[in-house]
Amino acid sequence: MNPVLEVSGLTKQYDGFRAVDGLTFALEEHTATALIGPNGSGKTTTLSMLAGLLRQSSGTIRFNGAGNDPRSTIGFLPQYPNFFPWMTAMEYMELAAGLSGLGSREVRTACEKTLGFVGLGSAGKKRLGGFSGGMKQRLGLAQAIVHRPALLLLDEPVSALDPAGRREVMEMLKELGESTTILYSTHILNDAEEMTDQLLFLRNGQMIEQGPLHEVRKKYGGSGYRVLFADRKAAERFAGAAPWDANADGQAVTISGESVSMEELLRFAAEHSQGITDIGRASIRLEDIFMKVVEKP
Ligand SMILES: Nc1ncnc2c1ncn2[C@@H]1O[C@H](COP(=O)(O)OP(=O)(O)OP(=O)(O)O)[C@@H](O)[C@H]1O
Repeated sequence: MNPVLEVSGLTKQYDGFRAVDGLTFALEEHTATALIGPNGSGKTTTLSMLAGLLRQSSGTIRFNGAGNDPRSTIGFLPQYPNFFPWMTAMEYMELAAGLSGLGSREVRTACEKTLGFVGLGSAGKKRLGGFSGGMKQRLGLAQAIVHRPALLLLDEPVSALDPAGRREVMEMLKELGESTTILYSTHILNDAEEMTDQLLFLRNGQMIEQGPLHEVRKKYGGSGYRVLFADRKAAERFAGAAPWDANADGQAVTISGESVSMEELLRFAAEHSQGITDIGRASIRLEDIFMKVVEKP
């Protein structure tokens, strides 16, 4: 266990209203954590406090390994990054790199490399006023990672992107995640599913669920298998003959992973193979967990 960030009792109080209420969590090195919750649950407020843009009302934030200036340790992408339209992408990157503490000798190379990494290698001389929403989002990510921070805080990094752009940025984040600790907020749960080690669920500023994704999954539905059939009748026949808990739903049969091993399932399936088109593991989707958690009393 090697936490990069430790947060305890983090609270933000506005007049008579707690936007963030007593959050306690830690981020382990080189893990990706998704900060999830309905609109207004306190995600942006939390990230802004961690990034040092907003002062907490109470609670502590500890960056391990950070020197006097955490800006060299943290990279931050705000939900709505602002850009000067008259600047070129390279000028903007150089400004960001300087503010993050990169030495003047490394700035140019780091900026070129990072623009290339986010797919803006040929846009360095272009003015930001002409950038599309997707290009701005990539540039926002580029400024957050130019100094290779140990901790990356991202507020909705993919919500402004089209599906192809989302996939590309998610792939970039996966690559960065090998050497960086990432905390990101998102409403795009299908994408989050692929690159999340830990989940933090907020509702009304409070943490209502947290833990490793596989544990939260287990708690809210576990995992199992899904067998697909050519038609509904074949699915019903299979479910009826199965010696364990098997539920037929249309052309699919779901089986709890706790009642049977994959080996046993395959043996049974070989003997009852009529109409089977596919067999695979199935686990509860993050979107379903989200609905269960936010509706919790
Ligand atoms: N400066 C402020 N003064 C008073 N209330 C505020 C202030 N900033 C945010 N809030 C309130 O704090 C709550 C949390 O807002 P926050 O933006 O952190 O939520 P969020 O989870 O990021 O929402 P979204 O998913 O819509 O981006 C909201 O009810 C918001 O109205």
